[in-house]
Amino acid sequence: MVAETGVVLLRPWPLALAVDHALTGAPGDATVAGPTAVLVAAALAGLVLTVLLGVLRMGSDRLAEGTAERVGDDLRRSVFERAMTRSLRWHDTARGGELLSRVTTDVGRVVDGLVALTTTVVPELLLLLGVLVLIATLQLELAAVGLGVVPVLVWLTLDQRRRVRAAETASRAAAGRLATTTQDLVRHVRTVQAFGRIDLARDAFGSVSGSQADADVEAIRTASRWSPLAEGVLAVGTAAVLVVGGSHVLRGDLSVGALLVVIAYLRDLYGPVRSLTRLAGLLARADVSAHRLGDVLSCDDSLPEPVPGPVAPPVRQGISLRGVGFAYRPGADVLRDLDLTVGAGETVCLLGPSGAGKSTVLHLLLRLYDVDRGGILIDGVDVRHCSLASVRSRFAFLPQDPWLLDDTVAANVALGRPGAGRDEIEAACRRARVDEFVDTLPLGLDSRVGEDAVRLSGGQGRRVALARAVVSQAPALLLDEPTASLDDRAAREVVAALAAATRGRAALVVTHDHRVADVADRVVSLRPVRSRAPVPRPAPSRRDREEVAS
Ligand SMILES: Nc1ncnc2c1ncn2[C@@H]1O[C@H](COP(=O)(O)OP(=O)(O)OP(=O)(O)O)[C@@H](O)[C@H]1O
Repeated sequence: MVAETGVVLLRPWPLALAVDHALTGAPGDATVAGPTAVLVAAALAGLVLTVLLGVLRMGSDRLAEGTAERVGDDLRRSVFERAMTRSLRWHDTARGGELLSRVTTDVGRVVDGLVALTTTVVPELLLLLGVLVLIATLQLELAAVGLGVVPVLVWLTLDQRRRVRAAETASRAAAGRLATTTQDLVRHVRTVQAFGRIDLARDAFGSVSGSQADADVEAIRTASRWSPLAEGVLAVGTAAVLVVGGSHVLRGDLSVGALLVVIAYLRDLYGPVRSLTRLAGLLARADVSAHRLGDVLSCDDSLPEPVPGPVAPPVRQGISLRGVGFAYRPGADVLRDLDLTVGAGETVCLLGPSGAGKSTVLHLLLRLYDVDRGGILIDGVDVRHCSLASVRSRFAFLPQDPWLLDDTVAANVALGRPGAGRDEIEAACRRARVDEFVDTLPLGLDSRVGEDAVRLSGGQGRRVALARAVVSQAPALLLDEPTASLDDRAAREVVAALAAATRGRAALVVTHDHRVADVADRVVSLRPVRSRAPVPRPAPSRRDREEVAS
């Protein structure tokens, strides 16, 4: 870019040479070779400089844009990784579409800003400096006249930047809402169609799309206001130089060639000023986006863990909750003074009405959230004193809504244990009764399940997720409604599979299904914190029962 700027500064000189020494100079004036040779030399020099400039621009553009794209890639990865490790309390308040819009559009805008900064701002500033020095050496008075307009332009630019920032902030927020709504509607297209509420979806989408368009139009309007004003100011500067410079030429104290060079330099000078001020809008946009990315990157609200973190015990005695209190929102306790123990090798079934906090207990055991009061212990050691990864590695988890990758059945099962062999996957599939339907799939275990497991029934998806928990060698199992959405026969089979899957492990099974309770060693009922009504008695079971007030 420095070389490029040098060539731009040299460019007007062949013209000055031709005008002063071949066209307007006195015959024989300082030229040894004659006017024609000077003209040819000037033309050739102009040609060489132009070609050189083209090559240098190509190189610098490639380098800058390639680098900016790599920076964009790094930035995207960092934002994504940070979002993946941020606390669930943050995710509970954040919106998926908003994050998507930050990872895609905002990173793109920062990349655009970086490209503009490196390919335009830096060379243009260099050029500006070079031109200023050269004009001042040629004719100080002309330089002063030409530069008189620059302070006005600087003031206009700063004012413009402030306005563009405000408009862009509103536009990016609208884009986040649009992404969130689109993602939500597309994800639930089945429900929209089933209820015949395309009109509702259209209205919801139309409203956020319209707000986005309004915010964008306002941002464009704000950005475009600057252009005519700035052009007018620049034209005044050029006209003033022409008049003052022309009078110097008429008086004979400036050559025509020198005046042409000054005017060419002024054009070169105004070019950067013009593009710098135009870029103010683009840079303001990039700045707004950089702040939005900073929101995700800078805040450190991850769960605290000791560094280096001691490894969690191997669940030889069991896991327990001691006097646990927890609320998702301050003042709205979900669990209060909860005591619960699952011994090693014991299967405990957690029953309770909807909303009592059963899934929350599992989330706390996995340390997806930290308890507000009390503690969670593995073999008597508080999980907060162990590394997060080691705590989670002690558990295999089957969530209520198991997440299946858009990959093969085998790959989904293998997610339970990196490096699981084919025979182990097949064995886990047999124990979770996946083998009963997998043969009906076109490629058996190697069939893809589709996005959101659309090619599997709800029950089949749950069995694949159960096989994933089975293949894991974690000493403790946490199962959230393992028989939900299964028909009677499939549910009985899964219950049978559960008995095999939980053998020898500490297992906590959340369920409403009393058949699951039958395979448990102990059944615990959880009462909702605010419920004063008696808890409906669970169906009789051969196992011991206890009731805990959460
Ligand atoms: N992420 C969250 N943010 C705020 N409140 C939440 C969140 N998750 C759950 N809750 C609330 O916490 C309470 C307990 O929820 P939880 O899912 O643990 O109940 P549950 O006993 O598992 O219910 P179900 O049997 O219906 O699955 C509910 O009142 C629920 O509204």
